[in-house]
Amino acid sequence: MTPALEIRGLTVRYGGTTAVHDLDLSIARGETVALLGTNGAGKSSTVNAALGLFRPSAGTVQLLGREPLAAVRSGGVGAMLQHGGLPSESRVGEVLRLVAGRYADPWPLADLVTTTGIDGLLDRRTEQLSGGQRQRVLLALALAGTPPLLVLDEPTSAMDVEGRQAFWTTMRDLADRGHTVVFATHHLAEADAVADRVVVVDAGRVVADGSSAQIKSRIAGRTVRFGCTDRAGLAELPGVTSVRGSGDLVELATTDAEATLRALLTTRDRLPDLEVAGASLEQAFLTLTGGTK
Ligand SMILES: Nc1ncnc2c1ncn2[C@@H]1O[C@H](COP(=O)(O)OP(=O)(O)OP(=O)(O)O)[C@@H](O)[C@H]1O
Repeated sequence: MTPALEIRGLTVRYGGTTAVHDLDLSIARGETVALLGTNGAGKSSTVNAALGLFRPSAGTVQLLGREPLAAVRSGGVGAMLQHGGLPSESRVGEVLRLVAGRYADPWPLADLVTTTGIDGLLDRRTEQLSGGQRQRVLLALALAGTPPLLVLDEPTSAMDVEGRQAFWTTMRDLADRGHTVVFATHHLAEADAVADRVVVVDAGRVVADGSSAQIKSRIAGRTVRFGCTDRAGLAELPGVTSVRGSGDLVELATTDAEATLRALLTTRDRLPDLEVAGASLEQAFLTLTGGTK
């Protein structure tokens, strides 16, 4: 079967700025993939070019084996963009019915409304929606044609915690039903919890691609935390690569937690609140993108 999304050699330039450099990305049908990156990493440029919203400076994109615009027009792709708009002076229900009416196989309206949590909003005028409500309505519009591929650019940025949880439950249900979900996000916890594959983009290039466990394992070390006010000598302990922390809590990044702990125990009587943890996706992300952690 052709991939859901196939990007080859994508380069996006805006005047003198190269936002995406020769990027390759292939996403199989049924995958749930998070595109993770800092502000300006090139996520939106990649997503927008993939959807055929502009012609890239170089490279090719295929969605479901077709040219992007043909795939979008056929109803195969549902998209939720960062600056997606809703027609003004319309009611949510009207817009939804209008869009659903364009598709041969629309998502049954009552189920769509429940799935996206927009019960009670159908009679609301679009300009009266809160940011989070708007995002839910935009999701309902993206899903209206029952698209096999969903492309979402920071879909939960305006949602509260409860809204986010409901949203990701919906996404997991869709993935279970075989839909492909590709989403750009800054929320590492969401990528960790929802995506079965995480693609880290930095300065327009893919710097890591794998399950969140694989990406975390690229940060070979562990973190040793404990309560401590005297940090003298900690940076020289075996295995320690950095010493951080705030207040009375210190956090040592180490490539050899056992050696670090042995040395600590010979020099200190007490290690209150001791914790040893694997790298978080956030640490991996910051390391991969040249962050400071
Ligand atoms: N229309 C534009 N004109 C000029 N430069 C742009 C334009 N859109 C994006 N850029 C630049 O391209 C780079 C990549 O931007 P892009 O929006 O793709 O990143 P992003 O990863 O989606 O960021 P964010 O997380 O902040 O949305 C940035 O340096 C940005 O300033």
